[in-house]
Amino acid sequence: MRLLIDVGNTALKAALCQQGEIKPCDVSALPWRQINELVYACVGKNEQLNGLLAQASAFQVPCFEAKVTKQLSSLRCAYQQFSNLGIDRWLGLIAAFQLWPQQDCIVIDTGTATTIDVLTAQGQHLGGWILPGLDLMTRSLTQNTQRVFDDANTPFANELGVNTPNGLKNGALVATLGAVEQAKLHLTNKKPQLIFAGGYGALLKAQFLDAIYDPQLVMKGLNYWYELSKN
Ligand SMILES: CC(C)(COP(=O)(O)O)[C@@H](O)C(=O)NCCC(=O)O
Ligand SMILES: [K+]
Repeated sequence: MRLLIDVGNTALKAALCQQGEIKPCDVSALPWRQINELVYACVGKNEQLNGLLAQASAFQVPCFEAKVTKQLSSLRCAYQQFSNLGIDRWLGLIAAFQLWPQQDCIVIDTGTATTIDVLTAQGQHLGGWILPGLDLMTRSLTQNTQRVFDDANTPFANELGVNTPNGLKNGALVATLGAVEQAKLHLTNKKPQLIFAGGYGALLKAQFLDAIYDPQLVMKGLNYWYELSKN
């Protein structure tokens, strides 16, 4: 059994992979005796991760950290300084490349930040953007203005705002949707596969026809990274 760990800036996510099946798991009750290896990706410092790595060594479980490379199989990174690309973005690209081969894809991962990455059918990462996540956008305004306030019960909607919480939340949503539309302009194919992941992935996916929401996208990418890198 393989333990997969994805450490973002907000949350540590864990999953167990067995016969190719990836299932989210709770790190407080891990079946260490059945775990053969621990594969992890880390964009932020995380004490919890250090604890897990210590437990892994106590159980003699080998640990492997995913890193961005210039190329992996025929997937090529857009960044000259490829090590500066967020590993979660690279893993999302690896998953898209493996799951939607020979297709133009746009990968949108909505976590602390929202990242948007454009991938051609030939496996060339064209680059992308980093936006504040939806909560970061709304919090940055409520915390830095006198009169803009939020309301936890107000949903994000793709509509004009007719009160302050509407204007705030819908503004964050449409700004993010607009960035996805802009990303499409960088592909000749006008119907790329849109793939959403992360905290607000389902909400964003619902705004587009034929889009995919895969909450395990980064975990799948982490697993593919290990499979492709170990050979
Ligand atoms: C943009 C990110 C913080 C997103 O991470 P997350 O929202 O998952 O915490 C992460 O991809 C990152 O640290 N990127 C490094 C800069 C770059 O990708 O160019
Ligand atoms: K993330």
